[in-house]
Amino acid sequence: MRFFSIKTFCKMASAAKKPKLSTLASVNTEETTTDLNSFMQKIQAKREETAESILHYKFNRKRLRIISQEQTVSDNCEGIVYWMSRDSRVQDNWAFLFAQKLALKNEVPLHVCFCLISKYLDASVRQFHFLVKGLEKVAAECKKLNISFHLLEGSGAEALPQWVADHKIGAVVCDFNPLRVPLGWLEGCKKKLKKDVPLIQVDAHNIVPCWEASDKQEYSARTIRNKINSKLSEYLTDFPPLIKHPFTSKFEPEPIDWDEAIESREADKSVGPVNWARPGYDEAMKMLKSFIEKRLKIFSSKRNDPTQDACSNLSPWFHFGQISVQRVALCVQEYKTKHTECVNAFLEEAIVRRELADNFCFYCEHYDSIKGASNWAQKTLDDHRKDKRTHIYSLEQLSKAETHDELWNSAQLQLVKEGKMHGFLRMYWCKKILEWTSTPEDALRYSIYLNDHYSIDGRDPNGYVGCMWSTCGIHDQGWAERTVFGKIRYMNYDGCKRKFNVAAFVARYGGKVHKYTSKK
Ligand SMILES: Cc1cc2nc3c(=O)[nH]c(=O)nc-3n(C[C@H](O)[C@H](O)[C@H](O)COP(=O)(O)OP(=O)(O)OC[C@H]3O[C@@H](n4cnc5c(N)ncnc54)[C@H](O)[C@@H]3O)c2cc1C
Repeated sequence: MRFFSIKTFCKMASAAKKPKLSTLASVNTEETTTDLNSFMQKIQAKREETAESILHYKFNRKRLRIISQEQTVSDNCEGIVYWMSRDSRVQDNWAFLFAQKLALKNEVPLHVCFCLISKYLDASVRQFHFLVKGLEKVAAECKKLNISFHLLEGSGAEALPQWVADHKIGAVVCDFNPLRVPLGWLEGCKKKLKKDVPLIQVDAHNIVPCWEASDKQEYSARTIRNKINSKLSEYLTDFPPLIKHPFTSKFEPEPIDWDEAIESREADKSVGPVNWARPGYDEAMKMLKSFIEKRLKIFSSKRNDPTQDACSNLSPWFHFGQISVQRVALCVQEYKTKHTECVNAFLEEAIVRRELADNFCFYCEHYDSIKGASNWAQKTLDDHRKDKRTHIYSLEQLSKAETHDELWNSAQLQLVKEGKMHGFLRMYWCKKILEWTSTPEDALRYSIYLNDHYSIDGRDPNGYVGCMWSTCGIHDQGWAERTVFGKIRYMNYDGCKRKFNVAAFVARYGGKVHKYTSKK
């Protein structure tokens, strides 16, 4: 593989010619940009209709949980900080809004801190680029709103407590992430923060806060659906605006070199940014607008066909919280009368399925391990542990798309080149990894690695649940027993041929049939 600097990548990404075929890279949001501003202005008007500011809005306190012992903000504090992590956006962010509410009430400046770590799981430069360039836009927007943005080096547990003490901050408001590493930062921050500083977590990612949707690990979409849908009238509400903050910070934030912030990460530079998905709220809005105008109407009938352009393609921005799913749901549901089936199908995916994934990761500590599977699934995989595999591939062979199956290889190439694989093929791709590796443990490890390393939306509860669903039947039921899979649901090439034009997909991504050589 060739190695490029970030700057070269950015240039390459913007200079790349658009292919004629409807690949992800050709998802065209350009033609809608002329009236993008009016689309965004209408949304801002709705916020302003909802309330003048968060101070004039009854914040639903079920969206938050107080992590610290301390519950009150000290009278002589000099600011409030929003510790931004999973939700890197300014508007439509309940955590940011709650932080502003505290700052307005206490008549103090409002700050945002993002704590950037040098390495995160299997993330490559592709994901750090998307994150950091998105943050650059957040910082610019904050500046306009008289809110200081600080980029701290190190995790929230390492960098934040001292910064809070140094600047006499009265409260830390953070967003919510059910995954192990960010929960560790939260725990570390709680331990190191001064005892008189409240630490408050707000679920700014889910529409129904994860702890309100259910107090236990749910069995499947069937068991959580009604719990979520019955609470939407309470939580699927409009947002008030985050306003220009009236209290100015007494100190300036440290200047930030954004390119250097990307360059200095310990991340694979050979996996760089992609052309079709550019970071930031404005880019997310373009994608949303193009979805509503062009793709929503075919979402229910065509979303499982990888040769069609029917999906929202919003998952990169959802993952980094650069757009709020709640905002997207509000916009999409305006089309309920016109495209009822499509709107319902989209809300099922974006709300029920997505929030089910957060539920799983929040309540199951083994969310990325076979140990997290149900007993029946663990038993059936064990019963078939010694079954003869027709092919066994190494991680390297999989990574390079060198299997005997040109459809699988094409899906892998889509992932590597475009940073996102079509949702239907993600299932096929992952199930074949189970079929073609020595153990279910290897299969799960490889699929999570590949998904986390190449996919912009990887390292997400949806990704862990997707891999667990495919490999060990999470949120699924037992099926007719067969070799290797046992009772885990099986998928095959012929099934794909019945669903869509496999040859067209293969032609598009150029996956070749590779001669099988076992490299166990
Ligand atoms: C093996 C495997 C790995 C996956 N890895 C990821 C991942 O890393 N990140 C990720 O966001 N999704 C992942 N998914 C779930 C799903 O495939 C993607 O969310 C979807 O393809 C994203 O494309 P989109 O935004 O165009 O989705 P759309 O079809 O437009 O759906 C809108 C949104 O609904 C949510 N959604 C859709 N399908 C699912 C689902 N099955 N489970 C949970 N939420 C869903 C997503 O937030 C998505 O952005 C994975 C699924 C599998 C089977």
